[in-house]
Amino acid sequence: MEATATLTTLSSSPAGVRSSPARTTVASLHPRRLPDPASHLRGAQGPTALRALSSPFLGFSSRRRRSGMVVRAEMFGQLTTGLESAWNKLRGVDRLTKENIAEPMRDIRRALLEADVSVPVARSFIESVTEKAVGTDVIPGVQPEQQLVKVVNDELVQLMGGEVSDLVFAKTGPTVILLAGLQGVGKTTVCAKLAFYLKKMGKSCMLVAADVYRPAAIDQLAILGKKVGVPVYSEGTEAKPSDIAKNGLKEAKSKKTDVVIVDTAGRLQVDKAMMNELREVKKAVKPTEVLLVVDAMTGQEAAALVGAFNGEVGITGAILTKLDGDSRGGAALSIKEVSGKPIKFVGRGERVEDLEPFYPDRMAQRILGMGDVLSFVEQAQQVMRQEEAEELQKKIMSAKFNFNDFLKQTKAIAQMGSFSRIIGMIPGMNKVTPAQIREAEKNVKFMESMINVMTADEREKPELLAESRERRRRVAKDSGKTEQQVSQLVSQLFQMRARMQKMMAGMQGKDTPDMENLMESIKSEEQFAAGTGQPRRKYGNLRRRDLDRMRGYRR
Ligand SMILES: Nc1nc2c(ncn2[C@@H]2O[C@H](COP(=O)(O)OP(=O)(O)OP(=O)(O)O)[C@@H](O)[C@H]2O)c(=O)[nH]1
Repeated sequence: MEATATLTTLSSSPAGVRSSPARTTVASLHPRRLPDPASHLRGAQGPTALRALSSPFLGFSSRRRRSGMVVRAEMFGQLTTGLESAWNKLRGVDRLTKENIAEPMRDIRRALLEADVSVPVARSFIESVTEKAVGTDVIPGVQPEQQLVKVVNDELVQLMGGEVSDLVFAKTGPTVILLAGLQGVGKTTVCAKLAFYLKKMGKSCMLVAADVYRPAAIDQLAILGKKVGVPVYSEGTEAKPSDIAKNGLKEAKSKKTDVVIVDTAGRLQVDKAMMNELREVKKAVKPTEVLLVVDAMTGQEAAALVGAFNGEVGITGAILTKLDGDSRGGAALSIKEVSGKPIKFVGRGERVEDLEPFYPDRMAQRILGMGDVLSFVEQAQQVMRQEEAEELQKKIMSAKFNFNDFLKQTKAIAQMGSFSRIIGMIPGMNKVTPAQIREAEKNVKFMESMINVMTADEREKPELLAESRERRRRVAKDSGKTEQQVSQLVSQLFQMRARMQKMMAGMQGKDTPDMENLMESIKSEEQFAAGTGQPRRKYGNLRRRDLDRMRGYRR
């Protein structure tokens, strides 16, 4: 058996009971095999889900043996191998620290440089991965090396531009795509590939042969045009490229063609004449897209070239060809970072159908070859968020809600507006508006400053503050707030506890809670705590009623 990971199964375990570890393969971590996160809210599998995810080290090497599960892009083979050695160095650590990731980071840096990524790009990549990895919260059930895989993946996606960069089409008249590039990079082939791609999208196309220096290029375009079934406009080798382009566009307009693709001359190197000619063609047809075709085999040079062309003529993006070759991937990784321009398409072969939009996320996954680990970490993050929310809800209900929870919750509000989700989980209380969430977010800093100066004991047991004026005074002094504001914060916490308990009692049929009033008072307390309004009542000290409740004299 290929068992490489141990995972405590939960599906058959009663909530809260850990079943005996069952050996399973990494395949078990496929999202479909993970507990449905929403089931926590329905109380099905409950908080055991995360424990279920607590697997020891997942043997990354196993993926190689499992056929069909991981598609490794050969082009990135070396880079992938270099990264693997980084993960392997983290075996057995409990969390990612600056110290323990130093060595793996060196491996990643080396792997990037070997893939022909430029030194500055590799350096800034390492810096941001280090920063994010060290600051990452430990997710129960997820191994530190898996978390690092996720961080590296996310940073790779960002490095390559984040989002897919779609072709832009003209609002009226034909869309003009001007293609430029050095000789032999695959520009003429790209003309046909693009036409084929656009035809599949239902757009009519015309190719314009403006490469007048190489007669064979015109013939090649004519043949390719015929192959993909699109007309090719040409005036031979005597006319000026800018005139050919202008006339071609006129013809396309008269035929109501959707897209005109202009093939321009390639040179052996960037020269003044080439740039001038491109500028002229650009001026003549005002293209919607100016795409520079670059060869992936040229690595970081391709990235520098995109930058240079952009500086000289202004381009909208790049098309990276020959990704099927044995290039090392440096171009794909560096173009956006070096030039600021996105890769819009990649060519993966000589056939007209071998062109596809560039998806940074898919490319990153190809590089890492770890789609399974990534979706596992994402699922675990999701489960953790759900569990935290559920845990917090329980605390509120059981009147154990303390300042630590309060702080955690207010921070969560700032991050994701989860207050609405918690409230939303309670029947009849799903009316939190985005404006209320924004208001709550504004309060975070204000409350945090007071909670931050409380002692660990005070945070755990808000009663200490409720009973001691001295403590409240100290918190006020240390946080730069008034004693009254501290009292109000303490009072607010107890009011919240009491209301939740009352509501729970109501839900159990002892009383009928007034949901509207509850929402109103929570809202006004939030405003009040932000120091934006007048206090509703005068508090020299906490109210008797709150103290009684806290001590259990009142319900
Ligand atoms: N393997 C592979 N070969 C490609 C790809 N794109 C183009 N080629 C090949 O690269 C060679 C050059 O392609 P062309 O389209 O003629 O290049 P060009 O940039 O138009 O060249 P010039 O007209 O000389 O400027 C041809 O043999 C193509 O078949 C690709 O994505 N993968």
